[in-house]
Amino acid sequence: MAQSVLLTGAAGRVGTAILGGLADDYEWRLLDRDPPTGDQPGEFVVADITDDEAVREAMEGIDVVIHLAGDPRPEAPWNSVLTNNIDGTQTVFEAAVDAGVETVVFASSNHAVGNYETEERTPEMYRAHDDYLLDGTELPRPSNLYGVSKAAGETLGRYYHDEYDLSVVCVRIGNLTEGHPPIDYERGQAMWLSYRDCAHLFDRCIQADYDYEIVYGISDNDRKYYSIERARDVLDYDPQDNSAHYDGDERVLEPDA
Ligand SMILES: NC(=O)C1=CN([C@@H]2O[C@H](COP(=O)(O)OP(=O)(O)OC[C@H]3O[C@@H](n4cnc5c(N)ncnc54)[C@H](O)[C@@H]3O)[C@@H](O)[C@H]2O)C=CC1
Ligand SMILES: O=C1O[C@H](COP(=O)(O)O)[C@@H](O)[C@H](O)[C@H]1O
Repeated sequence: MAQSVLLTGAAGRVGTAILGGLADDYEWRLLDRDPPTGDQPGEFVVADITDDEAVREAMEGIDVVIHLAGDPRPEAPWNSVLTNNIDGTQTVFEAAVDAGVETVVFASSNHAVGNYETEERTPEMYRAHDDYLLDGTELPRPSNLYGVSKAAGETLGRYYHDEYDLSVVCVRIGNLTEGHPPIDYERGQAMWLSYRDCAHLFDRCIQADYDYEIVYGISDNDRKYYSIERARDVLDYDPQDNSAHYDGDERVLEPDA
């Protein structure tokens, strides 16, 4: 029988990319505070992740949680990230443990480590010839309060793994953009995550065995300053896309070129 997966923040961009690739592969329960706009591949729960009772109900019978819901804005104010990203994430982890969920996949962000991009290192570190690489073992260095909230989510995951043996992977997602890498934006090209690589990466997060992991969620970009080796080793992540294969919005090289 297919695994049952609860996807929070299902109505957003990352949720759309995941469901675009994996709609038929799992028993989905989708949760978002915004109601669905079209047909959905499973039951849709309209709820806020800070609503403890609703989250506990949504967790019943679930094997894996992909937790995306939250305020994704790098400029989000403290009151919003405190409520949606920190309190909401704690509610999700606590309910997952109490419901006997095996695995939680947490959507972290490049902004949890954004302040490694110092004036001295940039823009060179965004370029293919530069060998500066973050690999997920470094401490957080958030670039804004949103990044602080993502570092807090990673730490909540560490706690719920160590204390309750929950399998947890935190995916520091780069820049998810549909169809082609960001244009005229070197940083975004270095951390591009294509929609199909996004679906494949989260599929591997559902399937793989691990204890507690932090991985980077980007495509196999020539320019990368985030290592994807841990995601390859632990999750068997095998991305197909590379921002260097594009000229603006046009693909100029095939995936295996
Ligand atoms: N899109 C990207 O490139 C990146 C996204 N992320 C993270 O991935 C996750 C998803 O991001 P996107 O899909 O881009 O954002 P989005 O704004 O498109 O989707 C987020 C969804 O979560 C829902 N939501 C927000 N707060 C909620 C709450 N309190 N209760 C229930 N639902 C709530 C919203 O209604 C929305 O549908 C976020 O946690 C974000 O921080 C991290 C790095 C990069
Ligand atoms: O965490 C996130 O990161 C991406 C990329 O950051 P940016 O500063 O280069 O735009 C951002 O687009 C997304 O909204 C955010 O959730």
